[in-house]
Amino acid sequence: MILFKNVKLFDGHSLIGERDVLIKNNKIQLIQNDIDEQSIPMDILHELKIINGNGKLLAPGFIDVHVHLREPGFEYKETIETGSLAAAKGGFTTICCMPNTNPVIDSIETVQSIKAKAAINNGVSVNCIAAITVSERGEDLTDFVALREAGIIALSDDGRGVQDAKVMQDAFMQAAELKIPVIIHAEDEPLAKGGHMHAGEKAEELGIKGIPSTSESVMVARDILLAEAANAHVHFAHLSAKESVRWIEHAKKMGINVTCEVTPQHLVMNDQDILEDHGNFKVNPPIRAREDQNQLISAFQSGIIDIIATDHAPHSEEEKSRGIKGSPFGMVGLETAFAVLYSKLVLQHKVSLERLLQAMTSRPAEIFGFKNGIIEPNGEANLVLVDLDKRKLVDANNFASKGKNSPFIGWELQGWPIMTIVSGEIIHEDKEV
Ligand SMILES: NC(=O)N[C@@H](CC(=O)O)C(=O)O
Ligand SMILES: [Zn+2]
Repeated sequence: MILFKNVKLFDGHSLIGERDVLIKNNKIQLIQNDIDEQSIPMDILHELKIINGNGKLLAPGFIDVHVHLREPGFEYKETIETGSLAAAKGGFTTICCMPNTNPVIDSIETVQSIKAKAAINNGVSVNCIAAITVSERGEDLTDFVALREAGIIALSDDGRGVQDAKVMQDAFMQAAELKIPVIIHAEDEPLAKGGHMHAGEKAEELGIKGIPSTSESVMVARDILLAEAANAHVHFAHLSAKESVRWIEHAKKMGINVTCEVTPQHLVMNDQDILEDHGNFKVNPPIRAREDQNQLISAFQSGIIDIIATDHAPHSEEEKSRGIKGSPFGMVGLETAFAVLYSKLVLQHKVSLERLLQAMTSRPAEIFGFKNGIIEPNGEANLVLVDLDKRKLVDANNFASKGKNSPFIGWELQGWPIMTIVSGEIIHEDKEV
């Protein structure tokens, strides 16, 4: 039993002011202006843990629909266990793992084995996203019916784009019938081929081959049209280019069933922030130009971009030490997501705190059909407590993740998750407070 006193409460939709919140038997029991400890029956009072909020923020546990847990196959980069620890540290209580593992998550056996492993960890809910095509080869569709039975929440060939429009059309048609969202990693391979960073001034300066924005935007346009024709729900992963945003805005106005996500790194950086030729700055899609960044921020604030997803993509230090040309694409993000966005967007008055929190809680829940993402009486107690005043330098040595490949190392950030609760149990607590 936990009693939060005087927390600034965000209920999933809005900031509703200072409240007391009582957690009992996995559930949110009471939300009131003032809950008197004296009102709690004597026989259970000894089990009560009182947490003085002191104006700290209490929100629904964050939800991340784009996480690379690397298991099975790449356990040297991350495991389900270390990824779940990193999630809890970042305030996430629900995560979804991408299928670009080895073997690829394209069978019910792999889904079941991931779920079984996740169940013995810290309590963070791990959901599977299964591949659209067998082994993510872009050719034959996986067994959507069986995978849905096994409990997947979406389909995606993330890590690669599905190149063949006919394959994509067939996938949208089946997914629409089964009501499974399809997450698109929008990348035209011939257009992106051989590139390592955004095709712009910075790439020229460093003498590195660029990846043009069209490699993303043409696939966004194609898949809007294919999803419209099939009446499917298409969700675009990690948007990076201003042109993609324009097409999504248009599609939404037309009433097409489109949603999308953006990562912290694409919102707070542009290619001028790539300070050195280091693998930690390499990600796919790449960090683009300042105009792209500005467009992503305004589309995020207005809701054209629906949600935040971290695209947590751990790699080993050895792999990332080979410079921008020689390293694999990907950045870690679970442990820094909130602090990065709060410091660089909310405190700089570019995005409201409410909008940021909605995009990490109720909105992803709505889009992917999770029951959580809100705080309400009798609801499951999946929560995060955030200290909005806490300042800390990002130090990868302190990450729970095996991946230390963060572009934010050394940044001084404000607003850190300090306690994460799943079903009424504290699964992470910042001992420094
Ligand atoms: N984003 C990345 O740069 N890398 C991801 C793949 C992906 O999300 O597309 C990875 O698996 O490493
Ligand atoms: Zn991707």
